[in-house]
Formats: sequence, structure tokens, C-alpha cells
Amino acid sequence: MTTRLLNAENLRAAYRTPDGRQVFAVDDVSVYINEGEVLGVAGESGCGKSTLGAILSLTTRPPLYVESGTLEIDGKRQELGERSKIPRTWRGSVVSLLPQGAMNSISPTQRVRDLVFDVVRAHDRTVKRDEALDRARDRLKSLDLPVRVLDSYPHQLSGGMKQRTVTIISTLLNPRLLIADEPTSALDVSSQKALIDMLLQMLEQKIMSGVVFVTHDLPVLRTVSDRIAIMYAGKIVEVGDADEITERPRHPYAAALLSAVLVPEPRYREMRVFGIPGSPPNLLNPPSGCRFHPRCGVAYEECSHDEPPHVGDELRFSKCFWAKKHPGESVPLKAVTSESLADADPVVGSGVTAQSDHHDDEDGAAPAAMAESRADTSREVPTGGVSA
Ligand SMILES: Nc1ncnc2c1ncn2[C@@H]1O[C@H](COP(=O)(O)OP(=O)(O)OP(=O)(O)O)[C@@H](O)[C@H]1O
Repeated sequence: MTTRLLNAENLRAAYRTPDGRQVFAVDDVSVYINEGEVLGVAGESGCGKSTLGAILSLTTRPPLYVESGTLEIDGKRQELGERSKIPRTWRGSVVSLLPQGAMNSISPTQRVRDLVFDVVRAHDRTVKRDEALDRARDRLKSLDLPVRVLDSYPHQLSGGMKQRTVTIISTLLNPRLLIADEPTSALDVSSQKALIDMLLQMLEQKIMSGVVFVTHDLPVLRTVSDRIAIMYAGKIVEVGDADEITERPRHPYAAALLSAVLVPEPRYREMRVFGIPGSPPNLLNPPSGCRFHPRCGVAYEECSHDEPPHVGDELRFSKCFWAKKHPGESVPLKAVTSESLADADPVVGSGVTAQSDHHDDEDGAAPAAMAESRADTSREVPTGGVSA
């Protein structure tokens, strides 16, 4: 039986610019996570992923503010908004953030053990130094990592070990939910694999019960996630099972993101890699209708002025007129390649480019370092590059 860990509904948050305008970087977003799940959040730079991570981890600070929305974790409901008071215990022990670039923010003059003490102490004033260090030692041992890292300065650790160490420190309070923002982006593939293995081990050991994994790296997401949410211009445009999304995208933006993944494996060299034309909109003044329509190769006339419909159920949906007119179908990659745009049926957009026909037919091969990260779900990764 699945148990709901997080329900986040109708989240809306904006940055206030110095001249008093508002940039809604997350606009009416709802997501959920079941106990034991990893939810991947993908999208190009500037689509609102980190902002969503900040809202979910209750770490928003000016100029970002949450206008509205609700968070429910383990059945406990919290209204969000500028005036809402978040119980202190929620931050760190209910939900914890592993922020982007965390490993570079450790003070070079502080040993890891001092950081451990500071973090635990910040949440529990009564804790003794030895207790905090014992907790960290036990945690390192349970994850098969050397306890000597506690005596190290950050510069004495490799990039991969530093990232695993900050991950352990940010989960010392056993949060129910970890929000990991681009945790693998600065790592080489073997360090990525080590971090992902460790996160999955932590889930198994119930150190935390769910992870929101934010990245623009779709191959990594497919490996680690149970479900993936695709974000575009502050909105979630498609959600589904990780394999479903990566193999049968139902939103043209998801298809375009997949098409932009580089494919270094020799057997895929003949595949074409397309970019996504244009760039995400300025959120000060987003396009009307579907925000992707100016870049979409299969857009209809109504996409430019009407809000796209929600097609599907909470397990698998996309917000798209094309999906509404083609229920259950994945975006035909052939129909959105640049060659075939000229023949494509009612198109008003400038052309999403997508990968070759081979994609539909071929099974993927995982980059060696990532392949067995999740033995129970053993997802194959068709590509090895970084998208978007
Ligand atoms: N301080 C700020 N003031 C105004 N707008 C901002 C500010 N910070 C971010 N934004 C805008 O908010 C939007 C979402 O940014 P966010 O960092 O959440 O995106 P992202 O998808 O996480 O990108 P990245 O992968 O580059 O971190 C962007 O359009 C960005 O321009």
C-alpha cells in the first residue's frame, strides 16, 4: 500500500524586483510524493526548479516570497503565504534542503566535525558536541563511509566525498523529506553514481522517506527517480513514471528536452541531437496561453491564447492541447523534427526539434557508472549527456 508523504498544492511564488515588479517563478504548481519515492524535477535553466525546491524546503527568503499554496507532510497541513508561521521544527527535521553548490559553501577553515556540531546544535540547543559527533559517526558507518572525514578540512576531501559529506550532514536530523537541488551536477560520473547509491541507501534505511531530486540532467533523473515532473516557465507541464516520461513524452517540451540530450555512446552516434530553438521566456512577462507555444512545433492556434488543458490523472498528466487531441499518444518525434515540420498538421510554432526515429525503436544502454544505481528498478539510461 502506498502512503502519501507530501502533498503540495497550488504553490505560487514570486521574486520582487528592485523596481517593484514581480517575477512569478512558480505559478500554480502541485506535486505529491509517496513514502519511499524519488520525484525528479527537470527543465531548462530558469524554469523555476530551484524556486520550487526552496518553497518545498521552506527556505524562501527575500526577494522571493510565497504568495499562496499548501504543504501537507505526513498528514500535517501548513498554509503557505507571506504571513504564515512555519513551525521551527519543520525546517531541518521534517524537510531539509541540500542546496545547489552546497559543497562549495563549507568554510575552508572549519573541519567537518565542527560543521556537524553547528548543524545539529542549530536545531537542538541542548545537544552536546560528543552526541552530535557520535550521531555523525554512526551515520557514516551505516553508509560504509570512513569516519575519518570528520577530522578533515573540506579541501582534503575529493569533490564526490565532499558532496556525500554535506548530504549526510543535511540529513543528520532524519528529515522526512530531502530536497536535493542539482546534487550531482558538479560531479564526475563515478562520483554521481556514488552519491545516487548513497541517497538510495539512505531511503532504504529510512534516514529520510522521500527525495525531490532537482536537475537538468535527464539521464541522471531517469536512473534515480520513480517519477519525473517536467517544469517549463514556472509551471509543471508533464508528470509521469520516469520510464514513461523519457520513452513516451506527451508534452512537446518534454520531447524537446529529451531531444537535446547528448549521446556519446558509439551505438547512438548515428542519432541526431537537436537543440530546443529559442530560450525560456522572461517570467516578468510570460507568453499568453501555453507558455511553450512560441517554441513549439506542434502548437495549435488556441495554444497562443488559451490556458492548456490538464490531460490525464495525477499519476500521468500533461498540460497540452496536442495531448488533449491525441489522448494516450506520445509526441510523435518524427512530427516535430525540423525536416517534417513543413508537412506537419496545424502548426503555428517555430519548430520543436526532436531526436531521430531510432529513439523509438532502440533500447538504451546505461553509461557504465550509472547503470546499476537502482537495482530493484534497474532503469536503463539511453543517453549519457546533459540536456538543456
Ligand atoms: N533574485 C531574483 N530576482 C528576479 N528574478 C529571479 C531571481 N532569482 C531567480 N529569478 C527568476 O526566477 C526564475 C526561476 O529561477 P530558478 O533559479 O528557480 O530556475 P532553475 O530552473 O532552478 O534554474 P537553474 O537550473 O539555472 O538553477 C528565472 O526566470 C529567474 O530569472
